[in-house]
Amino acid sequence: MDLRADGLTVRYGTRTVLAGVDCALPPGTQALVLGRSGSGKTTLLKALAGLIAPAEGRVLWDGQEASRLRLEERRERQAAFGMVFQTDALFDSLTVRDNVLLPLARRRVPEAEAAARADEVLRAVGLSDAAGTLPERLSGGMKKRAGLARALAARPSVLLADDPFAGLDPGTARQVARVLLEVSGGGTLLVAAPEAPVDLPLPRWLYLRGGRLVHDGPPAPELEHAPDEVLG
Ligand SMILES: Nc1ncnc2c1ncn2[C@@H]1O[C@H](COP(=O)(O)OP(=O)(O)OP(=O)(O)O)[C@@H](O)[C@H]1O
Repeated sequence: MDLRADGLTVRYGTRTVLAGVDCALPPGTQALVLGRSGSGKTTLLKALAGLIAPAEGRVLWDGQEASRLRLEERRERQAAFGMVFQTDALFDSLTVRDNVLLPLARRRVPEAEAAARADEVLRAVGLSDAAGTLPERLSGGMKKRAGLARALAARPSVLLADDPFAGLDPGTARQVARVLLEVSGGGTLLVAAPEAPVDLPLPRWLYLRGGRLVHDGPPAPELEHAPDEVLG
C-alpha cells in the first residue's frame, strides 16, 4: 500500500500531539519512527492505520483519503495493516497457536492455509515448541514474539510495530529484529522506538520531536542527543 501523510495534525482535546506531519511511504518503505516518550510515535502509527482521525490534514491510502472512506471500505483496507502495539494482549484462554489463528479465521483464510501460515510464523519467531502453550506461561519476550507472529500471519502489506523491543533482553530483542526484517519481506515496515535499535538498522529515520517531524531521511544519530521540544 502507498501510504502518505499530508499536513497530518492530531489533537487530544485542545492538545496538539502531531503537528502538520508530511511524509510519503511508498510500498516497501522500511523506516524507524523515533523520538522521545510522548513525541507522538504511537499516535503517528495509529493515524496512518486510520485508527485515529486527523484534526487537520489527511492520511492517504493508495491516494484515497482514509477518513473519507465508508466504514465498510475502511475496515476492508485496514486489513492490509498488521499492527503490534505495546498494549496488545493475547487471549489468555487460547493457546499461542490459536491466538495466531484467530485473525486468520476472521479474515476467512481457509483452515488448511491458516494452519500452514500459523506454523510458519511460529517457527519464524522461534515459538514452535510453545504453540500449544497458554500465554500466561510465556515470558514477556515470548509474548512479544507471539504478538508479532499474530500480526505477521495475516501477511500485512504494512507492518506497524510500536516499540517491539521494550522490556526485552538484548538476545530476545535481536531475535525480534531478525524476525521483523525477515518476515516483513517486500512490504512496508515502520518500527517506532525511543532510540534507534542497534539490531534493526533501517535505512530511513522519521524523527519526531514534540509532535513535529523534524527529520525524514537517512539515519541521523545526532538527533538523539538534541534537546526536546514541547507543543502547547
Ligand atoms: N488517548 C489520549 N488522550 C489524551 N492524550 C493522549 C492520548 N494518547 C496519547 N496522548 C498524549 O499524546 C502525546 C503523544 O503520545 P504518543 O503515545 O503518541 O507518544 P509516543 O512517542 O508513542 O510515546 P511513548 O514512547 O511513551 O510510547 C503524549 O503526550 C500522550 O500523553
